[in-house]
Amino acid sequence: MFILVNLKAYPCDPIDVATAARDVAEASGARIAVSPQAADLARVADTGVETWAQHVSPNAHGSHTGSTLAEAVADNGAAGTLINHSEKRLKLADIDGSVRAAERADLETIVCANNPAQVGAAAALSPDAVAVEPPELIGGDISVSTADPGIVEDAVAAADAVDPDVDVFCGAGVSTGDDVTAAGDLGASGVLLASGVAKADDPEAVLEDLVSGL
Ligand SMILES: O=C[C@H](O)COP(=O)(O)O
Repeated sequence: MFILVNLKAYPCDPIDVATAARDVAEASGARIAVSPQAADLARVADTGVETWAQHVSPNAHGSHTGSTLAEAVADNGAAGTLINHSEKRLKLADIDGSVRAAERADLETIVCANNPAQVGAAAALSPDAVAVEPPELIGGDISVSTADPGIVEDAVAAADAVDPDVDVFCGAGVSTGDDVTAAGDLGASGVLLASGVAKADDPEAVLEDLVSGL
């Protein structure tokens, strides 16, 4: 199971979380990555933790003010990128463009989706993975794997029907090792989480619990 911690725009110290994630990954052998704000990518990558961007733009080099170039993200230490999110919604054509931009920069890709139908559409664009996240459960205390296990199973089936090579992650409310185990039992290859770590008083303790069942 891959554990990807999205720091969103939370007021946590990205280096503290990155250092904790690096240490827990090294001690446990689990794959853990941190996705900070774009401006923090290089500093986070310098800790040695696997680092992901939260977004890349669909465009290449050129006259595109305000864009987040996939090439720049890669040059600043990112190994992969999230694309689309309930909090950063893109049009289908732009999701396609961002996946292609990430491929050009050798970035791994996870496209987020709100439901199994969107998972199927995203899988058709051949990212490395899709992540199903019910918007109403994001930032809450109840894990998607407990509150709505059927949506994870349906997302796995939807992706498999379109492209069996596309992995499925789940997210929303994930904060414990039991949540990670439950997600794996439902067919997920990883979890995408944010508030459980970014808002924790002791992120390292939460991360240790998250990998405890792996
Ligand atoms: O990108 C992460 C997801 O939106 C999940 O957020 P959450 O763990 O705070 O529910």
